[in-house]
Amino acid sequence: MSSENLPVAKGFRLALLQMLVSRHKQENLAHARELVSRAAQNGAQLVSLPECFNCPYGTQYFGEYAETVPGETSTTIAALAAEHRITIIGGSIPERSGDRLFNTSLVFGPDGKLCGKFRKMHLFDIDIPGKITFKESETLSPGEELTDFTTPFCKVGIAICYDLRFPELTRLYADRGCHLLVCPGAFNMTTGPVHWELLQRARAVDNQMFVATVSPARDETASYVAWGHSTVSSPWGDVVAKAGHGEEIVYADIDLNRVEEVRRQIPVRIQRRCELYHSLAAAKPQ
Ligand SMILES: NC(=O)CCC(=O)C(=O)O
Repeated sequence: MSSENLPVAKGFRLALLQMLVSRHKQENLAHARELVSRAAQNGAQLVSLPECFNCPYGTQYFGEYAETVPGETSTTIAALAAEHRITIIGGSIPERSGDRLFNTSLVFGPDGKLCGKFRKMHLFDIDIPGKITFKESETLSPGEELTDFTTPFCKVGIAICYDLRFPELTRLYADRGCHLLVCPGAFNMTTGPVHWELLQRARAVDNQMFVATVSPARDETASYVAWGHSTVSSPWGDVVAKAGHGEEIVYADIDLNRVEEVRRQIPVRIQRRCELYHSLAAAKPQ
């Protein structure tokens, strides 16, 4: 059965738009419009675009493509959310605020109003000699705030790409009552094959929540080649939907009963020994 014809289970339908991003902002916005409309027609109630969906991913592009909020991209996404009466997580865009740039995800509810704004908290600065060197902090500033929002289905937390490597962030969202983490992200051809799925399944099983990652489609001609493979992992830690590396919409019918079921069966959340961890952390090593 094609993933577009899945029956809708109890819960809601999530769509991850693994979109091919070009160098032309107008083309990207038009393409985002097409994909969102297709996902909405196929019954998606929560839709997410990938990291940097209006510009290629690369520090050389962020300044040129950056926009204020509200701006052209946010207005486009807000109108789409209202037109289809769905919630849209606008992947991320380079955001200009005063003299600083951020990697920012904007969320719009079915009324077209902004209901969340998350600025990437952990900037992607890595150096793997002969493979990949990337320094987001050359152009971007880090965000300082958590962003969760409430839908008629569940509370949803947002992280962006490299943020997934920091278990503390997802734990904070789980402790605030989120049952789903959505993480627009563009891993690469070096880290993607081993770390992309492993990290999201780890965050899902650690916190017994759904985790969804949304990548741009792979473009071998781009200066930064994205891994693709947008994925949904369940609170049990298994993969319930996964894309290849080309352009694709991934659909998942999220059954929220699964969160409570897994938490009841393996009650680690109430078995944590936080006081002990704090006193052990504070104690001097012998
Ligand atoms: N856009 C990013 O933050 C990329 C993160 C990444 O590839 C990783 O390995 O981490």
